Amino acid sequence: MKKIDVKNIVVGFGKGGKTLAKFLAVKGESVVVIEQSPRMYGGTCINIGCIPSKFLIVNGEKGLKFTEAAEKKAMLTGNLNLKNYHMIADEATAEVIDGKAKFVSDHEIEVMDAEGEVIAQLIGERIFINTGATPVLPPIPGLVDSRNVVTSTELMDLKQLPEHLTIIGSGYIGLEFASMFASYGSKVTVLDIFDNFLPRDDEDISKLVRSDLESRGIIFKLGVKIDAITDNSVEIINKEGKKVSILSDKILVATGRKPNTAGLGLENTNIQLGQRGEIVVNDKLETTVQNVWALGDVHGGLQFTYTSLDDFRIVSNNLYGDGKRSLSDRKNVPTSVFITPALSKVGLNEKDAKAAGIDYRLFKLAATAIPKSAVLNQSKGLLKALVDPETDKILGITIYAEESYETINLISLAIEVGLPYTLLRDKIYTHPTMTEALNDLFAAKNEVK
Ligand SMILES: Cc1cc2nc3c(=O)[nH]c(=O)nc-3n(C[C@H](O)[C@H](O)[C@H](O)COP(=O)(O)OP(=O)(O)OC[C@H]3O[C@@H](n4cnc5c(N)ncnc54)[C@H](O)[C@@H]3O)c2cc1C
Ligand SMILES: NC(=O)c1ccc[n+]([C@@H]2O[C@H](COP(=O)([O-])OP(=O)(O)OC[C@H]3O[C@@H](n4cnc5c(N)ncnc54)[C@H](O)[C@@H]3O)[C@@H](O)[C@H]2O)c1
Repeated sequence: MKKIDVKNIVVGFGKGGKTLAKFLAVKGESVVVIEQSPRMYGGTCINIGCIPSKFLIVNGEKGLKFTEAAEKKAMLTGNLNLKNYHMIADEATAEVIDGKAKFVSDHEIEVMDAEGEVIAQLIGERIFINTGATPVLPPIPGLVDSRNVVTSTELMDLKQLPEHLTIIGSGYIGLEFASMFASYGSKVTVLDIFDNFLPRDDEDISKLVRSDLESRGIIFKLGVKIDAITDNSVEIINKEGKKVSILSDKILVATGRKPNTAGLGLENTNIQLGQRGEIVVNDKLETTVQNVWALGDVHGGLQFTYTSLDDFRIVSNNLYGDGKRSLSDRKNVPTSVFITPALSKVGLNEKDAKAAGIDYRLFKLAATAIPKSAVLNQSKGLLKALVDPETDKILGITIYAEESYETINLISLAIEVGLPYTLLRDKIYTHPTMTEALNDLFAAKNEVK
């Protein structure tokens, strides 16, 4: 058995951890990355998350057959996985160890193989926990026994397109997969315990998103109780109290993802956990044990690849930079739900501003007014921006339109540096692009008084 004394241990090959491992190895420091599954070199995003799901979404819209797209997706993730492995393993001072890590004390870790046999013992001067999140499986009778219940990981690995796909959960994964599988031709039904669709969005936006998804054949049954699941159906009690059976050949559970700390042996350490099993960290991502940090989904904040990457920036800045970065200076994080068209947001919407009693000017533009919408053959959508009446600075924007996942990054920057909306209104943009909609959105005629 290997016994290793090392300066840096990264537990989990996620976004923040792998970027940090590379950074430390390039500095010539010894680094060991422990990853429980060779399929996961490079973490969730490239293997089972963002990249494969967006590849399938884009190719579904292009009209590719599901089986063909799934094959190409497997090739893409295989290549990325290998590239990520070599990015770390080829560094002279770095090593990747295959196996499941378990803490035995604050700075000691055992690595077990698939049979539970201990294959390595490590002592790390610094330890970085980057074990991600796992799907929450709600306690619905029959859910764990049904042969057709899947998570997003298994659904993307299917060889055959499901005819009737039922999705439990109308959050990020639920909506993106509903949109994706509707494009490939599945009959999709989305269920949620809450009646309130896209509860954090303004009502005009959420109504529009829902009716656009419905116009593509997606059925929503919201505010329902899921009574039981069998191999080929989901039994619900609808809002009227009636029992309804939904025929399903695959059932996707998309009811959230929880910090992945089970089995990590944290009970053998002084690393504190919060109520949802998340690792408690301070503003600099330090855990309650000195020289042990947590990065990414596992510390219970926002669950995005780009926030995990920003966790790397915080940790590396505090180790080797000016020490000024922290979680609390992370503001105006943009988000995109990759439905068709995409729903992107940064800063405040009307709902947030009203709740906080913040005064605002409102600008609104239908996506159909944007010339590029016609070029893309996708005129659905709505843009809404809030501006501070005193300073002219942008308070926030919601863009439900094609390519909003690109435009939103520009607005995020504008908010960050405090640009007045007039600058975006009067700027020269290339044509025809979705970004040039900002010329129109902020025009006086589009202010809602
Ligand atoms: C279907 C889907 C689509 C998504 N789409 C997007 C998107 O479009 N954009 C976006 O920004 N985010 C998206 N996300 C979320 C994003 O993937 C995650 O927030 C991000 O990957 C989390 O990265 P991380 O650094 O926390 O760790 P992860 O990348 O999750 O890596 C954790 C690693 O730790 C390993 N591990 C766990 N326990 C152990 C252990 N005990 N020992 C050894 N190894 C261990 C795991 O195998 C895994 O490889 C999506 C997620 C899913 C599931
Ligand atoms: N485009 C992106 O950036 C992207 C894409 C996919 C996933 N993600 C990340 O992954 C995370 C997890 O995604 P998710 O969709 O699983 O979670 P989510 O939190 O976005 O949505 C979960 C949904 O499940 C519903 N729900 C919970 N329990 C239920 C039950 N028992 N029965 C019916 N419905 C129930 C909730 O009301 C909610 O609508 C997201 O929060 C996001 O951070 C991001």
